[in-house]
Amino acid sequence: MAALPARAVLVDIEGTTTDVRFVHDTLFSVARRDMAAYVSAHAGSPEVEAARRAVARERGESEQAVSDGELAAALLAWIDQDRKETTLKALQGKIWRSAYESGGLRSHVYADVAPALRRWRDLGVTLAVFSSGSVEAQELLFRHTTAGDLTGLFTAFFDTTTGPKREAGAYQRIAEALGLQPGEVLFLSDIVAELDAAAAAGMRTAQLLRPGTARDAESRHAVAERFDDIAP
Ligand SMILES: CSCCC(=O)C(=O)COP(=O)(O)O
Ligand SMILES: [Mg+2]
Repeated sequence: MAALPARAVLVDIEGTTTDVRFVHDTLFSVARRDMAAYVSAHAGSPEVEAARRAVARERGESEQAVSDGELAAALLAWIDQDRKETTLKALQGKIWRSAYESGGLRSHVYADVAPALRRWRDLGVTLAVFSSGSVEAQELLFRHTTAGDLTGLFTAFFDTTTGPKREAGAYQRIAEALGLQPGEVLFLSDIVAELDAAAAAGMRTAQLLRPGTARDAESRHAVAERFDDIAP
């Protein structure tokens, strides 16, 4: 870890703050269950039409050729492939809102996360999130955790509208948005390719080895099993 303390910690969600199984088994299941109904009830909305354009573009067809049923089926296939497509992520956020707000859904956050975030915040460290999930989905997840509302701990939320997580440019833009040099930001993620991109932008990095994440012998990033093992 570098000698000077980091001024900001940027956290990934799936596999870092939150169990991968919660995202795949619970959140993605809700999205699968409700996608077709959402698409037909909100056809014409900016989010549904953006997804229709993305599906049509991929198929080399016009948007008019993609019916609501075909759109929903294509989006379900993207969920199964774990595609981090921005328009799919925006729709998932919309679908999850009602599951959280009227379906009683509560999100998983590892027990070490909230105490560490509070400790770092009290030391003056800026906290931010960078996930493939939309900003709406991120805020919902941290508002409705089993440990209570954690949204107030974070200064900023970033999604793939800032750039793909495996490209250095996204991390440069995030540092700029935080008003910091990349070297003043510590990025925490379970995915080595994301950490490589952050390091290429000049950020400090550490890989979370949560249950189910294997250590990569090729990786040169610092590793930690829990947030308690990290000193920003
Ligand atoms: C923001 S909650 C949903 C997470 C999600 O949809 C996802 O794809 C997880 O991506 P991450 O970048 O957090 O690994
Ligand atoms: Mg992750």
